[in-house]
Amino acid sequence: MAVRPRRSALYMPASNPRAVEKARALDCDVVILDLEDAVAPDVKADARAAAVAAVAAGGFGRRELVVRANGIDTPWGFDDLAALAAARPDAVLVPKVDDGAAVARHAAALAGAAPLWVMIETARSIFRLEEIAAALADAGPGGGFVLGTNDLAKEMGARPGTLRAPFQGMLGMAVAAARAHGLVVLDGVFNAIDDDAGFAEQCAQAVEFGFDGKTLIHPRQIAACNAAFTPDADAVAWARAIVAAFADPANAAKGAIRVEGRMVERLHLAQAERDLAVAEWAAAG
Ligand SMILES: CC(C)(COP(=O)(O)OP(=O)(O)OC[C@H]1O[C@@H](n2cnc3c(N)ncnc32)[C@H](O)[C@@H]1OP(=O)(O)O)[C@@H](O)C(=O)NCCC(=O)NCCSC(=O)C[C@H](O)C(=O)O
Ligand SMILES: [Mg+2]
Repeated sequence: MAVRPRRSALYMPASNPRAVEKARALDCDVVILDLEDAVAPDVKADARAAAVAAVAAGGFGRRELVVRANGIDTPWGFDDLAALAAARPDAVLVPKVDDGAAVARHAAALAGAAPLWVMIETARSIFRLEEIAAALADAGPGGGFVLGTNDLAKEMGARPGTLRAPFQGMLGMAVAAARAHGLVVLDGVFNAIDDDAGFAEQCAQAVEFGFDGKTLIHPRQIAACNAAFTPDADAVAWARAIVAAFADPANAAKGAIRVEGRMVERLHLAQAERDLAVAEWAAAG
């Protein structure tokens, strides 16, 4: 099983050369160069050129490099997608997608040059999660969902606290839709940069929901996010015990076995192998 951990995905404005340079040495798994909300209208073209140059220059090591374009219906979106189709980052993220038709239009503009990720951040998209996920799977391999909880709060008029009561059903449904179609799924950002306790609490909630990782806005958030999404020593020991038990020839023909007093099935073996792969990735970092 090939596992590509995406525990931490750090956004930065593509128009901020200092941040982009710093990202080449930060311990995040994904770097997202933003052309959308973090970039002012009068510097959109410069930011696009900077993102294309950053993709061409490389130097991001094992970090995945994703560029968030402007939506195709904005004055910049089509040119962004054309430039990114030529530049070929590891994925292109597009904002404010409402339905499967919008996914298809962005995918057509990208013409298969890079995996397509979409922001789940409009009220309409919540009622079409499965349709959007299916359209992404149709568009090609490596598709993904990224939650945009700031825009969602704005559209809904919601005031979510740290544990985001207004969103909880939607977060779970987004993860389920993504998993149903084999997509990457990343949680939204936590705006209170200096609130370490609140951030840790929200990361733990994101792990509970089954997200692959969380999107971040500041380097200060990376270490805690990686820690939350990396299996701890107990989880690693438990995963090793499961793998060892199923590797025992005495259990070769069994679907369910007893390990350290607990019932374990082969579905737990897949989870254990994933946990070990993430732990190995973290250790190699
Ligand atoms: C939020 C910020 C504007 C804060 O900036 P600032 O106060 O200037 O940061 P610091 O002084 O604390 O910075 C310390 C050093 O760290 C570097 N830095 C800061 N942020 C980043 C970053 N994101 N990536 C890389 N490096 C970063 C600074 O350059 C300093 O370095 P040094 O010079 O060596 O001291 C700022 O953090 C920021 O711009 N964050 C990202 C904003 C962004 O991209 N927003 C768009 C995505 S979020 C979103 O839209 C969510 C979604 O769509 C939704 O709807 O929810
Ligand atoms: Mg947004």
